[in-house]
Amino acid sequence: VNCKILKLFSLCSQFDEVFLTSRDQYLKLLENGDLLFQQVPMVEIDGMKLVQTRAILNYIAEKYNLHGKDLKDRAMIDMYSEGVMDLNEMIMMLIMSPDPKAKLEEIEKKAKERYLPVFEKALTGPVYLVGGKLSCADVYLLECTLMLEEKFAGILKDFGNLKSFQGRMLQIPAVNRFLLPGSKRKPPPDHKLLALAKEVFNMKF
Ligand SMILES: N[C@@H](CCC(=O)N[C@@H](CS)C(=O)NCC(=O)O)C(=O)O
Repeated sequence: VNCKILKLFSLCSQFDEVFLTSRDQYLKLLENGDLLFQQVPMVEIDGMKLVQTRAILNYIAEKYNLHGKDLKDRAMIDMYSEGVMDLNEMIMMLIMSPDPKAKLEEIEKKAKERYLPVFEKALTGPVYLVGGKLSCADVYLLECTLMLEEKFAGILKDFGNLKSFQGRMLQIPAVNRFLLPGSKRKPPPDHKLLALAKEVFNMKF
């Protein structure tokens, strides 16, 4: 989820990232009243402290004209975005699964049979998913294809339009910079990160 915000931001403007590494840091944010629902991510922008991932993403997308030219384009962009996010979330949550192998198989099947065919079809001809121009849905989709390839090498081999789309997106200079080693892009969550999150948020599971 966070990665999406980072990617969208990277595309749009310069930003500084603060990554929580201790419970004290989190408690300080709470003390300052910075977190509306006592949760992160939080983005400081235009004099606001925005929380709730989708609210943050929508604000950035609107601000930088990545949310379609009219209401109908926006509805399509939102549908594609939500589909991508459902798939992304499954991958992100893999680390919490009691049976990661079975979960991985389920994700691969759903990706190949439910999600990727939709995007493959949408990209037959058009360069971008909606309205002939770059939108936030394209950015989320690119990220999703990269995450999928990290887990399932060669998964795009039967999805030629998606592979070409990925190639085109990677040529956008800001996207390209974001994917270079040493950028703000995060590796997939691992058990170390999970342990840190439990400590920072005092989670019991
Ligand atoms: N609906 C929120 C969920 C955010 C969320 O669950 N944040 C977690 C960290 S990833 C958190 O702050 N947990 C602390 C808590 O809930 O006490 C969003 O989309 O931003």
